[in-house]
Amino acid sequence: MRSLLKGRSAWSDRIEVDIGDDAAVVVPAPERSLVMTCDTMVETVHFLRQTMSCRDIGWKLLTSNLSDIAAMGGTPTFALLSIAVPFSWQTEEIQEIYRGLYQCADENRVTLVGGDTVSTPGPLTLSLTLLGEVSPGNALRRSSAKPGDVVFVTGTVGDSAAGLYLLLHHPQLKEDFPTLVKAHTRPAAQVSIGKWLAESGFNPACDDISDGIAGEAWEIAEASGVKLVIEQEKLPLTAACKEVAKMAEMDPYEWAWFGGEDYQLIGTIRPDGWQQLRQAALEENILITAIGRVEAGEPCVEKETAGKRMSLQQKGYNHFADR
Ligand SMILES: Nc1ncnc2c1ncn2[C@@H]1O[C@H](COP(=O)(O)OP(=O)(O)OP(=O)(O)O)[C@@H](O)[C@H]1O
Ligand SMILES: Cc1ncc(C[n+]2csc(CCOP(=O)(O)O)c2C)c(N)n1
Ligand SMILES: [Mg+2]
Ligand SMILES: [Mg+2]
Ligand SMILES: [Mg+2]
Repeated sequence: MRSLLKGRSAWSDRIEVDIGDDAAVVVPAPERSLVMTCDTMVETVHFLRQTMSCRDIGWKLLTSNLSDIAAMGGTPTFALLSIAVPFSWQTEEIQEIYRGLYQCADENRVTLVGGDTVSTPGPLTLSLTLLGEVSPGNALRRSSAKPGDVVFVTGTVGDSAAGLYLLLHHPQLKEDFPTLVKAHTRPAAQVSIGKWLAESGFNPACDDISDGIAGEAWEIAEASGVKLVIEQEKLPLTAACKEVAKMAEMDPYEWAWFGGEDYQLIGTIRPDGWQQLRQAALEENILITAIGRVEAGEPCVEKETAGKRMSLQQKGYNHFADR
């Protein structure tokens, strides 16, 4: 299994000691702050064999971490992968997970510098630690939202939950909705928009959407001590998501608000900053949508629909909901 790690292209010339010793050693970039994050994927919780291929698992594990670096405005650099493998998984399957991970790493100029490999009587468990860097003082926080800010979201929301629904309940329709399946199995993190936000000078607030836009909006509201008002009709939903929701007799907005795993960014920025952000996203061909505004008041999130305002449920994906 360890032979998988040999002969990889390094995206950095700052690696002093590579994979193979007791730990990796890298030279810190001068005048840069270090960003550090860790996210885990567990078979049955985050994927089933029927929902994700081995390559998808590796790809999505790195994306979920890249998304947190993006939400901080960082540039990803080095990764460490810890993997606990049950005996029911074949070496070739683990190799495929690495292939997916390396594909995503190469697209994002990330170098795997180490990790750990163990056996387990439990389900396949993968935990990735990702490092990144940002200009000192420029990291994006959840606590920077101010009254008068525009609330924005990148990309579309709800597609991953719609894709998961298809994979679980109507796998025979996979080919009919490739964008939804891809949103669930091969999501891409919004690293370049995160970097733009951090260097913009506007001190925007930012969070990435792993547990659902409702939960992340609440996190910004509470961290910043402000009220976020989001217009439901402005949420960017795809026609494919709406079509599958109709078939499932589901409300597509439920998937958008509470589904999660979109790995888009939600943030807030001053109105003049919003104009510049919109232009920057347009130039990079990235969809970005203004979905609401920040008001002074008790920390909360309100949803506005057909001109009526109501409190938005503070819920998202919760690993311990049944405890
Ligand atoms: N077990 C833990 N020990 C120490 N810090 C933790 C632990 N779990 C989470 N954190 C820290 O808490 C903060 C929020 O983590 P959390 O995992 O909730 O956010 P996230 O990664 O954005 O969301 P998600 O895990 O749903 O993708 C981060 O700073 C994270 O490093
Ligand atoms: C088989 C299967 N069932 C359910 C889900 C949905 N799901 C699992 S974890 C999670 C939140 C993000 O994870 P985390 O909070 O750990 O970052 C979501 C929305 C799935 N992907 N696969
Ligand atoms: Mg996390
Ligand atoms: Mg996050
Ligand atoms: Mg979560």
